[in-house]
Amino acid sequence: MEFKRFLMDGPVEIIPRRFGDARGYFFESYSYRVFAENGISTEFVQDNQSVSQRGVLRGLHFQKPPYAQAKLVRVAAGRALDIAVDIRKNSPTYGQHIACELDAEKNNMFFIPEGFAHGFAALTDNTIFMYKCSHYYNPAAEGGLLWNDPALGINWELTEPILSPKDIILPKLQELDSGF
Ligand SMILES: Cc1cn([C@H]2C[C@H](O)[C@@H](COP(=O)(O)OP(=O)(O)O[C@H]3O[C@H](C)C(=O)[C@H](O)[C@H]3O)O2)c(=O)[nH]c1=O
Repeated sequence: MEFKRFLMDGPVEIIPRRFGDARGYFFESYSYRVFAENGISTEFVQDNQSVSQRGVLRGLHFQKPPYAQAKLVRVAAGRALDIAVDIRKNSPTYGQHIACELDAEKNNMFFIPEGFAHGFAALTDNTIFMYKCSHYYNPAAEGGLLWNDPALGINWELTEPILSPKDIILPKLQELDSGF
């Protein structure tokens, strides 16, 4: 596995080693030991999966402390543009984002630490999005950030995304009270 860190204590792209043969291929999608040896000792407690058609945008979401979630995300089918926004008030990169294109053909993964709002745009139909979370779902602790807040400057590669009613009315960065 190759680990590419974007920021100190920030998101990390992980590219697993793939073993191909005449039948197809195999790769380890997660190993606590290998991740801990590479500085990610997060313990995950919940796995999620969503399926989206091309043009769906889910996010930007987070859970407030003490229910904050670190996430390890990947796509099992399709491609997605994944975005992590730094919402740690005292961070020198507050409000900045890291983008990572997830591709089921590359099997790449993206680790998003606590303190980052997370979202993705599905770039293909039948994008199967799978992710591990470090805290259980707690709807009372849910927070969000408006996907197209000009202050974030995110290029989602989509013109008219398909959003949930909840995501359309999320606050802008200047209104955010994230708790981080
Ligand atoms: C997140 C979650 C949701 N749900 C239920 C609640 C709703 O009835 C339904 C759909 O939830 P929601 O519209 O919040 O799903 P997404 O918009 O895909 O939300 C996710 O999108 C972005 C990409 C994230 O990073 C978060 O993990 C998560 O917020 O699933 C659960 O039962 N458990 C859960 O952990």
